[in-house]
Amino acid sequence: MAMEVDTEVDDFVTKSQTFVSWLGKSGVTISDKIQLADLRSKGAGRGVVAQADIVEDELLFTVPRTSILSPEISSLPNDITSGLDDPWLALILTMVYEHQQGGGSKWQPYLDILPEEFDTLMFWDEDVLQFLKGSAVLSKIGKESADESFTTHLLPIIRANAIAFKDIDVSDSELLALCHRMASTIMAYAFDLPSQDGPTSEQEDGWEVDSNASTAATPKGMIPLADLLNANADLNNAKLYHTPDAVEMRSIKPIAAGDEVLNDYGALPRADLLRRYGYLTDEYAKYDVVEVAEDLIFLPASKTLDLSTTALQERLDYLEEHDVLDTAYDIAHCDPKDLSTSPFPEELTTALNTLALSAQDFRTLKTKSKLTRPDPSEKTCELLREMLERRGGLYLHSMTHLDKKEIEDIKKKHDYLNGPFKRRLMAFEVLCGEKEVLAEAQGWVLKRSKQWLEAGYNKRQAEEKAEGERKGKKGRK
Ligand SMILES: C[S@@+](CC[C@H](N)C(=O)[O-])C[C@H]1O[C@@H](n2cnc3c(N)ncnc32)[C@H](O)[C@@H]1O
Repeated sequence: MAMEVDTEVDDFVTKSQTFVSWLGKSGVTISDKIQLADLRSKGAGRGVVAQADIVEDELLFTVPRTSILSPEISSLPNDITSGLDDPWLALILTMVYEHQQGGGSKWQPYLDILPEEFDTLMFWDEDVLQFLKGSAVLSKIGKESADESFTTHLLPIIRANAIAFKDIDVSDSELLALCHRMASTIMAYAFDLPSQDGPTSEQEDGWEVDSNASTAATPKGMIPLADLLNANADLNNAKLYHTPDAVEMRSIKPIAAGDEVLNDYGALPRADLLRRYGYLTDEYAKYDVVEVAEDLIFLPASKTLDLSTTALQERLDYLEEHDVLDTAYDIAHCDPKDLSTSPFPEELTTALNTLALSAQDFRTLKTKSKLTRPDPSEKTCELLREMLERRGGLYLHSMTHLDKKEIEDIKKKHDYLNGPFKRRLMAFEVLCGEKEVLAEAQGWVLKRSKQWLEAGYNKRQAEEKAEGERKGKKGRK
């Protein structure tokens, strides 16, 4: 596998070439139909590109298990990591250790191509983060808790094992910064590793890592080359499979020569993509959501409905018993003209429908131990409308949003990929996406409310007609 070089040789290219020859020496076998590519011109760093047409289920490369950078394979003595039962912390410590070994680390050419700087939210200054005001992602960055966790669990181990960590001669804050760098690398690059117990009987040939099965306790490792695949929403065309001794990257659909080989990072809203990976593409816009916290929902709804605190609590307890309550709910994209696809999760509409019931109807529901249907009632539509209004008010710039063309023009004008406004523009896109979700949900509620009004009108008309006919019959007698 040669590195595709179409620019003058620079440090980036030299490191890529050294990495590719290291892969060969490390037992990584690579199809000659793919190549590591320099994708800096499109703001995507390194990536893997097809050099020839690839059919479905073709083996693209194999990485032996011994080349995976993990606490298990690293030469970091086991007794140093044994006290850490969190796989993330164990891998961060292992990465710091291997980084400290310099040329003595068997992964040095690999470590050399990993990023030192990130566009992930963890590294944004407070004043730039403010451009995301209103998005729930701001509460998920977790810088303080990471600082505390590294300071409590990792720094003492590194200090206590000075020889193993090559007498690391830096201040605590520099060491903390190194831990953050490794943590962010892991967040964007690491894979879940299957347990060494092997695949279950019906999965003999190798098993795929099910990202949905990932938990905080799942062992993690850095898989050279596999982690150089970029991703673009559902355009993924390759997938990683584990066998007892190696991992294999295989195509999952035909890939034409010249196309990028893409992995799957998940159906992430752009706010989360920015938080974990530090980049955006339009293809992820369809996954954007607006998260609404419970405190914007139930208490304000009870006020609109004139429910007493006791009545509200009784209904929330009932909903809790039936597993309907959550601390926050995601509103998703919808077609405001099509009422068959609701932007609201069923749990939310069920909960609001329950709050909106009369005391008598709630008692009946409770006696039957049932839940209401998730289709929002007329009253619930009003509650949803008010909730959306409150949620929209949390954003930086009220509810207005720009259309796609205006965003494209701003991106062009400000050199989106390299300019100083890159992060602000990304924040801007995230907020525009979330506001679009809100605007669609508002349109949907409006249409549903109109439908209720029409249904009420038609019902009244029918009742009046029936009444008229009844009176007419009486008069004729
Ligand atoms: C697993 S790494 C992929 C390899 C990476 N491009 C590199 O040069 O090291 C994930 C990172 O690649 C970048 N990336 C992945 N997919 C991308 C895309 N479609 N567009 C731009 N950047 C992308 C992001 O910086 C992300 O954090």
